[in-house]
Amino acid sequence: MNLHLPPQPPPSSLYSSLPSLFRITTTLLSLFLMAPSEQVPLDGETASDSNVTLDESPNKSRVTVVGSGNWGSVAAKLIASNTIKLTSFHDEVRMWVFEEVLPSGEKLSEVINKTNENVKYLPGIKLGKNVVAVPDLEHAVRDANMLVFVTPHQFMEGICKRLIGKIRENAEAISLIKGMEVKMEGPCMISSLITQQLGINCCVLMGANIANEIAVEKFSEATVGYRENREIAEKWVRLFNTSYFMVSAVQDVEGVELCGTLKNVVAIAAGFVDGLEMGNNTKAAIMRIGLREMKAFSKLLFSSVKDSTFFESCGVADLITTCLGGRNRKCAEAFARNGGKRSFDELEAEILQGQKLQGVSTAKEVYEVLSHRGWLELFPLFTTVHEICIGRLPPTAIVEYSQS
Ligand SMILES: NC(=O)c1ccc[n+]([C@@H]2O[C@H](COP(=O)([O-])OP(=O)(O)OC[C@H]3O[C@@H](n4cnc5c(N)ncnc54)[C@H](O)[C@@H]3O)[C@@H](O)[C@H]2O)c1
Ligand SMILES: O=P(O)(O)OC[C@H](O)CO
Repeated sequence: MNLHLPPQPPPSSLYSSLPSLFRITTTLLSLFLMAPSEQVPLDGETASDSNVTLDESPNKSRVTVVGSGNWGSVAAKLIASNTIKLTSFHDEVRMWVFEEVLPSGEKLSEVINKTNENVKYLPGIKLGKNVVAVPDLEHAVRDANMLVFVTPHQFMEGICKRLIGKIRENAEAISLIKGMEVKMEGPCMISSLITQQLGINCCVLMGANIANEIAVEKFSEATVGYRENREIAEKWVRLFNTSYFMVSAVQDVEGVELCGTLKNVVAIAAGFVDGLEMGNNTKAAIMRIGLREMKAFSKLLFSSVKDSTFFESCGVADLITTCLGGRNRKCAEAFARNGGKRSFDELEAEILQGQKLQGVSTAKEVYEVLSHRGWLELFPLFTTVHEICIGRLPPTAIVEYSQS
């Protein structure tokens, strides 16, 4: 296979010499894994401070989480565990809930506020008593000057339209959403959609972050991507960072967001390989080729994207975790096991019970960009994933293309 892609950088000796996770503390990990230029100081105010503040000073930041799915609920839990400890934030975290009626006849937002659990999208996990579920979007964002967007990407255009003129002028945003939109003028990342529609700055947070694992406080890392304002990035790091969720910041918003977005397409390919029972070597090959395509596609869209971003949590680490344990992988495995005879929509509804896949629609969006720009042949993996998803090719094509 000839991909005509740029040459790869040499492997980093830093990574090959890392001690085992099990032998070092998370503090040491931060020293080993982050280049000094990427470390974000916490200005003496860290989430390990034990003072619980109830002060309602107007100078404090108010946080609203827009979204309450699987990751949205975990994000609210993480943030709430910090706002209650850090003096620069109001304790309360509002979480916008796309309202639905549960089989019991109760409203989801009311059950969340009664039980402190998102019984549908994150059952069994207490969110923190300072998380308040709010079904009215306008009311949820009204007083916030820090907005955390975390919904499936396909709903964001509609949400942004509803928020025009409803948010505070000085608000800052961060997107945890892995996906993109394709418009007439070309691809539009979700952080750009937020900035364009709402007129506010938007950072991103991506990483190897399977929500259910972070919910039970298993150690993981994440990457904040920012454009220019490092102080804002530091504030987001303070808001998210905990002893089990280690966040660093890089000045490469497009690179970080494209990593999070494109890995979902590779995860679909990895799921096909699993469904066909092709084994670990094949899956590793798919991941390697996928990473190359992620990097090449990102750099063709934005020449500013940095090589080093692919070695952060948002890059290779997210690719690995999602190809091993993510929802995209799981549904694609079922699709291939059924020989492509059951649709992704059907499998998503059955397997995910209301949670949403991002990889299938992202594969379509990427394909649109590739075909519009005449790049299809440069990206055989991305192209083949979409053609399998829409039934134009059988699942076995995922390896056949690479042997031709
Ligand atoms: N779940 C994870 O492990 C994880 C981890 C990292 C990043 N992400 C990313 O975070 C984003 C959100 O994922 P999630 O896991 O929180 O969501 P999810 O997959 O659990 O999606 C369900 C959410 O979508 C909402 N919803 C359904 N229909 C809607 C509509 N018409 N309008 C608005 N909302 C609607 C539901 O109420 C629910 O809150 C995605 O881009 C995903 O890729 C997810
Ligand atoms: O479950 P997935 O496939 O949506 O992936 C979840 C996260 O993005 C992993 O970091």
